[in-house]
Amino acid sequence: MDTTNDAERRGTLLHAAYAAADVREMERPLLDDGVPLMRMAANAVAHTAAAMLDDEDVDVEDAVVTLFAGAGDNGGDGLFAAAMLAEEGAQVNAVAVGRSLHDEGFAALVRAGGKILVLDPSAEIPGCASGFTPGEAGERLHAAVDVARRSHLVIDAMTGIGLTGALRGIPAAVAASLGVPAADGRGDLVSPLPDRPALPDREGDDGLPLVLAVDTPSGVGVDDGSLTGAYIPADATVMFGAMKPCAMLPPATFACGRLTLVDFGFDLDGVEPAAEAVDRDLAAGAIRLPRVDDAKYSRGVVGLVTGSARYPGAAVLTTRAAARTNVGMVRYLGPERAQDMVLAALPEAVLGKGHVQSWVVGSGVPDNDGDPELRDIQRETIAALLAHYSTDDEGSAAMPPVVVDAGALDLLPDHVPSQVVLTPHAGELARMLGVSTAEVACEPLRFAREAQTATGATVLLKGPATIVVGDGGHTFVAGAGPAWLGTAGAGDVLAGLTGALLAQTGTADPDPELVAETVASAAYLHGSAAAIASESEQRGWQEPELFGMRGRSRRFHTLGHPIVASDVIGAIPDALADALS
Ligand SMILES: NC(=O)C1=CN([C@@H]2O[C@H](COP(=O)(O)OP(=O)(O)OC[C@H]3O[C@@H](n4cnc5c(N)ncnc54)[C@H](O)[C@@H]3O)[C@@H](O)[C@H]2O)[C@@H](O)CC1
Repeated sequence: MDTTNDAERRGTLLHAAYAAADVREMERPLLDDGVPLMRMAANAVAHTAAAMLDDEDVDVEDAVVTLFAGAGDNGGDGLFAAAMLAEEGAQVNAVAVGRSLHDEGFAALVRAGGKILVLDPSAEIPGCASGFTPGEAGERLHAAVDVARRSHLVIDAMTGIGLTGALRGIPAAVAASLGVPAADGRGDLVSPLPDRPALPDREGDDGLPLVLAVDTPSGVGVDDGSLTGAYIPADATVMFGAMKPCAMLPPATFACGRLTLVDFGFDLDGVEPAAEAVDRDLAAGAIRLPRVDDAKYSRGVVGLVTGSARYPGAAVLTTRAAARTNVGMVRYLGPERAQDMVLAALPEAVLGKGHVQSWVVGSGVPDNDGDPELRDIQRETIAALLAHYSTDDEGSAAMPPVVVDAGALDLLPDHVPSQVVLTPHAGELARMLGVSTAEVACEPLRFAREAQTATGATVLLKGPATIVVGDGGHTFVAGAGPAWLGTAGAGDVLAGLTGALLAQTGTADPDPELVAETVASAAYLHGSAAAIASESEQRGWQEPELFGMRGRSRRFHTLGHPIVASDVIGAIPDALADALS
């Protein structure tokens, strides 16, 4: 990414996430120059820990802190940070989960008066017991978890970007006891996340301790945001150098808690991010400003084949949402009852076929429900339209963008160009790929990418933070919406809004990257409209704070109130205005 000035650098740091391997590459020249990165990292962790204790009205000198330290540099960061807290008077218990500890960090903590408990019988840590029986190892594990639960703060420095696969061995056992067990140990729960309300403060006791994660929460999929193994959910994470994908991608982003990013001064120029978060600027770029000589046709026309006799409301929601999203006209095709309802709710709608710059199909249209013989007029219309998008069809590249939602997903030709946009939720994506909804919930990026690769379409996977994967795997996250947005019809609104933004790009055979950006912008504006409608400051994804910079506090104060999908439509113009302001 280009970062020619400070504002651009800041924008990139706050909205781009980089693969662990790229982070290591960016660290190298600084380490070669002797920049004390570990001390800088530890300093930020200690400061954040003190601030968290302060929030709980606990003075550092009265605090009991438990550190879980792995054998790698992540453990080193934690040991130095814990030493700083011990020097300030905190009572620090360090739990070594590996066979060794970072030498200098260990020495610093011992000097500062920290106590060390070893869990691995084969550990070789100077001055610490080892060679104990498996029975005693189990007792030590229980004791460590017990001490942690009774601490004011737990610092999780078991693994950072050096984690390979899911946690194994002692770190896995610690995470399973203290945090959340592996996916296969969670029974038939679909979500890998703890059952906590999306509230500003830690209200209510969910049995989890207050946790500060060092660089990444231990056990999260650093590069793909997955949560398949045991992990420790954090209330706050201090991340070093640059955001890793787990900070941005669901579900791992929700295991990070509040994010603080420490700018090490990496040279970000020319390094491709693994994922980008949509911000106002990107969203503003997807909104076509009216020209003095504009007329309804030049501003974009959206055609919708949505709603059905069974779900006529979806026709109303999609058409109204599209009409509110800065287009010149919406055309509606559907059964008579739905037509009547659309006209009653939106007299501006035009019924029947005609030229369009984008299509929206499938919202509120029944799927085949396991019956391939099902006959439905909407499905037949959609199937005939989608047949033109098959890459076997010579004209497919010149077809206008189409949003394929809900009941139309099973009508998709085998392979399509990237201006075909699929908008499944986790359950629909699971059905498309023949996996379970729980699997998609634990590894949404993996399955969104699989769907993109398999079909060629741009894939928008709906969720509290929405993932968009475009041609070539280009990945965006949009998380402007509060949890109040999970309400019937919200997906219909998103489909209409997305179709309308795509109509504004205006060209057949559009640049695949532009399609992905536009679609991600639609998800952002949808969330932003919901935030406005619900008057909530809670977000599906919130940018990190930069360590040492005075910024707007990440804490949200206004919880807001419930909304219905129609409220979101009402707020779309304000969301557009907000992006453009
Ligand atoms: N490179 C640097 O100089 C800097 C690195 N920093 C820290 O160093 C971390 C990376 O350090 P490392 O490369 O040593 O790696 P980590 O410390 O993240 O992880 C390595 C440790 O995790 C264990 N481990 C790996 N996979 C596991 C699994 N599946 N189950 C259980 N244990 C597992 C390994 O046995 C090893 O003990 C960063 O995340 C960051 O915290 C910071 O100090 C800043 C500077």
